[in-house]
Amino acid sequence: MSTHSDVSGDLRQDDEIGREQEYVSMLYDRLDGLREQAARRLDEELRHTGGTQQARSQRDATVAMYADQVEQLSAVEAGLCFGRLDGDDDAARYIGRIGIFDTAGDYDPLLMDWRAPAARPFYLATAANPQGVRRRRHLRTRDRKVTGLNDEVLDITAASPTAHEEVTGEASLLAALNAGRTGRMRDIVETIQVEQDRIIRADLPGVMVVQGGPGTGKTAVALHRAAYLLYTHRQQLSTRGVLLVGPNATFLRYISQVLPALAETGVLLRTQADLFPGVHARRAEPATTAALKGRAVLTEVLAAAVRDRQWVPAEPIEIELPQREVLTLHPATVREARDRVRRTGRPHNLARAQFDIEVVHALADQVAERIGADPLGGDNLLSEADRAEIRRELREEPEIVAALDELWPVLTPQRLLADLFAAPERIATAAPMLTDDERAALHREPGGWTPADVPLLDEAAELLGEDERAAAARRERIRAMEREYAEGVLEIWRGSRSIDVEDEADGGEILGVTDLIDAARLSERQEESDRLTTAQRAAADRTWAFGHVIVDEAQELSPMAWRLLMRRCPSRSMTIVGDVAQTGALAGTPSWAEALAPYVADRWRLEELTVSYRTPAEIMAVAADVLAEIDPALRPPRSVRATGVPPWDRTVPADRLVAELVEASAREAAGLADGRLGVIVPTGRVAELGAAVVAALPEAAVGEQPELANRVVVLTTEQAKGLEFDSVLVVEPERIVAESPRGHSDLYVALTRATQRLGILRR
Ligand SMILES: Nc1ncnc2c1ncn2[C@@H]1O[C@H](COP(=O)(O)OP(=O)(O)OP(=O)(O)O)[C@@H](O)[C@H]1O
Repeated sequence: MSTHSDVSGDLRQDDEIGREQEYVSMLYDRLDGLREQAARRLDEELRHTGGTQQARSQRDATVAMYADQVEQLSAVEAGLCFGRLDGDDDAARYIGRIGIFDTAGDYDPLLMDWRAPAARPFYLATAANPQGVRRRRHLRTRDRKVTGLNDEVLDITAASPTAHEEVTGEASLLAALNAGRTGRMRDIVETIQVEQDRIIRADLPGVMVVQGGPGTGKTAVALHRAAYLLYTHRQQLSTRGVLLVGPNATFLRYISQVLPALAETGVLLRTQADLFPGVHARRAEPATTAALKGRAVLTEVLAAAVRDRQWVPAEPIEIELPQREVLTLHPATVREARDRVRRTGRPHNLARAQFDIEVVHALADQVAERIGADPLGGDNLLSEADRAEIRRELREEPEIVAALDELWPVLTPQRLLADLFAAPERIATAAPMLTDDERAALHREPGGWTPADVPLLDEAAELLGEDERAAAARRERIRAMEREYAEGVLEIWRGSRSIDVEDEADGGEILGVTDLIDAARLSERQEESDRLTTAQRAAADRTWAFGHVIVDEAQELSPMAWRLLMRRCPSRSMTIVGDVAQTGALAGTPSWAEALAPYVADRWRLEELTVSYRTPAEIMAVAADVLAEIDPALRPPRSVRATGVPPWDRTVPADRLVAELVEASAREAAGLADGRLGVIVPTGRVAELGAAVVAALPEAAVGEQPELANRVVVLTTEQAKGLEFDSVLVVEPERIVAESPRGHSDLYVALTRATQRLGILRR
């Protein structure tokens, strides 16, 4: 067991803090120096214009590099250095968010990046296995000031089996867990636990599933793993990129600050709704329809819908050409052409050219027969060259092109899907395997896309193939992002001016960079050299293959969504985190083996997280009863702490519910020092109850994407997925259960969102 000795005596503690302050101040001086250097170089590079294409291209790469550096060096300001290891040899190593080296001397590490192998004992060393560490010290800082420290002396003689043997840095861990929430997730880099570290640093290849109950740190681990992989496999991943998929936009906002604070900006964060470039899927639909669209059978429906667009007319088609010549296209000719083209196995749009050739060939034969017929009854008089010329001319006839467009139209995925859903007869032809009710559910008028449509659009894009129009649309998206990117670089440049280049501009004599180049011109320069970050390029490209894909709340993904994600990750280097007991989506995953079997058979490994850091024991005991309803064999995670505050549970008359809720919300909010209150309500009542709470507490937020920084947030279970609050009120739990076939899982999610207090209000 490690002995947790707060340094004995205030004086000694002050001395120690004073000494650490000197070191930490030195580190901040170095950080300032590095940032000033990067800002100056960025400024210099942006001032250069002209030169050869190659010189410009090189310069753009350098601009991007310095802009990144300025951003990263600014992001690690808070908590730059948080730990120190003293070895058996008495050498001290400081651990922090980035590595800083003594460039003036022997290049010794002054601060070790937490991801470096030599920093690992900070997370793993225990009294039983001290790994050459004599003392582990956690440093607390605020605004560059050292405000406190906790020491653990790793002394094997004091080792004994206790309940908290597996917890490292206990005092710092508990301080982090008991701190008020802010509405934005914080990183856990100072207190990563042993079972989490093993997952964060696992090898890059292969599919790893991280299963863990609520609050076990799955999201935190996924984000730190992204940062670790980018550090350890920088070369490989900086060209292919890392994608992190989360359940909804509110959740992505909640986690958005974690990676930047770890000096990593290159991870693309996306929801399923945003995984088809150019489509923002915000339309709503019933959960049952979304579930239907998530079923694997939709691959067959879409394939049939594409085949249905390869049309064979029932009657011959007469094509009247301008010279009054009439050609007849017989159904048998079209059928033959279609079947031959289908046998090539090419995607629909890419096969169109072949179809044109086949049909035009047949029509050209008709023309040739007519004009080349030998009046004396001999062989046709036209040469092969004459026939080729006829074919060339026919291919350009607008009437023929129009007929071909009808028989084998080039389609975008959006067109295919919109036409299919808008026409019951098309649905009937494409989906004979569905029931009448299911077919009726698919029918809808065009106008926007739902998140469940996105994997279908992706599937359709595969079946159709990318033609020139799709490529042009992609180029346009990239151009738009390039302009955005250039804005970003100039923004960083503006921010960096306060650091070092202010004095140069004194007196207004010297032109600023923005006098020389604006975002449009910078983006033109970028365009020439195709300079965009990997994440940005990947975001614009549906066919991008990522180097690693991380999926959070992965239990919510439907089979169709898995297909989409697997296409984005042909290397199958993936981290999949989730909890099958929390599955809320009707097409979600009740079993990892089932979800993954079609792609990797049983070649995936399972890691489990067993300790809940969020949910105190008193609240977990209440949630455990609900978990047993989901599956009596399931066990909740072990809570790392108890608060001594039991959850309250009150039943009120139906007509008093709103008033009681408002009162309880006000009371709980008033009891928060600086934290957040989450009010989780049934989906069917969120508008009404949200309005009542907002009317009484103007600081409350409610809506499609409620602002989590507000002190009070009213939301549904679906919205609360992955989030947490200091205090949580769960309203009408029975109704939450009744609202969905996965209602118990929803209630389990709702009950496990609190870090401190839980109240339940029933009627
Ligand atoms: N090692 C740690 N040190 C400090 N805080 C931690 C640690 N591990 C987890 N936490 C905190 O516990 C809380 C829960 O973590 P997280 O949201 O990652 O859990 P989860 O497993 O994804 O939960 P859920 O399944 O309920 O969404 C967060 O506030 C996180 O910062």
